[in-house]
Order: sequence, then structure tokens, then C-alpha cells
Amino acid sequence: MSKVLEVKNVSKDYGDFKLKNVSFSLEKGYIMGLIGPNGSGKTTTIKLIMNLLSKDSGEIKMFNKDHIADEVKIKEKIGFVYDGDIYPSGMKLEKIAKLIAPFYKSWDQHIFEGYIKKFRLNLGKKLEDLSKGMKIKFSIAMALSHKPELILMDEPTSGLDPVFRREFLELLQDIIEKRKASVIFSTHITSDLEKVADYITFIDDGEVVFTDTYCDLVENYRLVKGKKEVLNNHKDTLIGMKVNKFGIEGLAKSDSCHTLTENEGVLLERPSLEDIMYYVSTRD
Ligand SMILES: Nc1ncnc2c1ncn2[C@@H]1O[C@H](COP(=O)(O)OP(=O)(O)OP(=O)(O)O)[C@@H](O)[C@H]1O
Repeated sequence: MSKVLEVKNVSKDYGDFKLKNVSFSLEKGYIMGLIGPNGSGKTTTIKLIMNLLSKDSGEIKMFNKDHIADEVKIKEKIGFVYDGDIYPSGMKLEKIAKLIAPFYKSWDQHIFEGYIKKFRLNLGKKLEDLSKGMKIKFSIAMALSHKPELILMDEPTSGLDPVFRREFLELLQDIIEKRKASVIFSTHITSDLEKVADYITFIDDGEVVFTDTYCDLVENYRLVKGKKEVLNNHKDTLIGMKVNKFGIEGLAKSDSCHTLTENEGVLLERPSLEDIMYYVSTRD
């Protein structure tokens, strides 16, 4: 299968924060979610991919081409949604679109106007006069109107209301089915990823903890619940744990916890992505 993105051993040293040997890849036609606690390096990784920051070492390829040597060609095929102000200020939406559209050979004004209508945006308004959510919607419309093959988004859903968030996720799935595009997006809303993601990459303190299919991930772990006096004897099996008034809850690798159910009152459940992220990032 053809890879649309390959990140290999990429590092960046900010002094008090280091992104260390980050590696993951994505094939055509799939959605990957990038998750991790605040300050773990998700935005830094996305900026490095987009060459908005220069890497210290490692290799980044998009569509089998180096992301810097072939930057202009590559960016033609990328839709980028970023939680920062990437458009010039003081301009009406219509003018911003007129300014940006000529940079893309495949810009489709009909598609753009369709999104503007669908997202209920007013082209006569200035960008700075839009709400946070409306700004993101405009950014999404701009990113999708040149029919990108890879859509890269940094926390696109964080300022969106739940109804639009759901519509947006459906829109992404539709684009992937019809055009075989690929999507990478970072988010703290793990329930969004449970709806659409094929792959999950988890970054913690600048390192990739896992990059796996969503299905394998939730099969590989189990949420363990039981009495303190029982589970205290199995601490080594638990990746992370917390004590509550009912007993102990923790996470364990599926293949290491079968014998736990031989103990009275121990329950094994399928974890949510949030459970996995919580216990893996709070492990000692
Ligand atoms: N330009 C910079 N100079 C120095 N340090 C930086 C710079 N940009 C980011 N950092 C640091 O790099 C670390 C990772 O930041 P990053 O924005 O990549 O995290 P994140 O995972 O996207 O976080 P969040 O979920 O809060 O958005 C943080 O400690 C941040 O302070």
C-alpha cells in the first residue's frame, strides 16, 4: 500500500522539552488520531511535518518525497487546519479565499462555496469578527476546497459544537470513502477518534508510546476492577492504577491478565481510548 506520510526518528530540542525519535506512518485512505497530554509534543510534530519548524534530525516523507526538497509540490496536495492564525488579518473571508485559491491548481470554487453554505459562513465578514468555532469552520473550508490527498489538522474539533463536530467527522469519512484521502488530526476529544480513527498514535513527553490500529489497541488492553486486598497482590500486572471507594481500577495488557479473573470479584472490561491514555500516561 502507498504511504502518504512517513515520519522516521524525528527529533527536536527546545532546551526544556525534547521531541525524541518520533516515528509513525500513514497509508492512503486512513484516518490517524494523534493523542497525548498537554505539552506532549503533538503540535510540534505537526509543525515539523509542515516544515513550519526545522527538525534537528530524522526524516519526513510525504507521498514518498522529502517534505522539504519537494515542499511546493507536496503542499499542493495537503489540506492544513491549524489552531493558530495562518491567514492575514483585517481581511474579509471572500478576499482571503481569492488570495489563497491561486496557489492551488486544483482549487474548486464550487466546492468552496458549497462548504461556505453548508457551514453557514458569511463571506462578507472579517476573519477576526468570527467566533472561535466559525474561524475553525472557515479554516476547514479553505483546507478542503483544493481536494487535498492528505488532511493534517491540529485540534480541529476543540472549538466546535457537538452537532457540527459530528457532521464534520461524517464529512471526513465521506471524503475518505469518495476520494481515498488520508487524515491526521490531533485532539483531546478521544470520543471523536473512537467514531472515526483507524490508527492512533500516542505521544507522551516527546516520545511515541504507541502507534497502532484503533481496533488492536482496545483489544490489547483491559480495564481491571477489583477489591484492594485482591489487586494489591497483582500490582506488577497493572500498567497504571487508582484507588477509589469501591476498590482498585487499573489497566493491564490483555495477554497478561487472564489469570486475574480467577480471583473473586475481579472484572475485566474493554477500555475506552481515554482509559488507555489516562493509565498509560500516569504510570510511574
Ligand atoms: N517555540 C517554542 N520554543 C520553546 N518551547 C516550545 C516552543 N513551542 C512549544 N514548546 C514547548 O514544547 C512542548 C510541547 O508543546 P506542543 O505544543 O507540541 O504540545 P501539545 O502536545 O501540542 O500540547 P497541547 O495538547 O497542550 O496543545 C511544550 O513544553 C512547549 O512549551
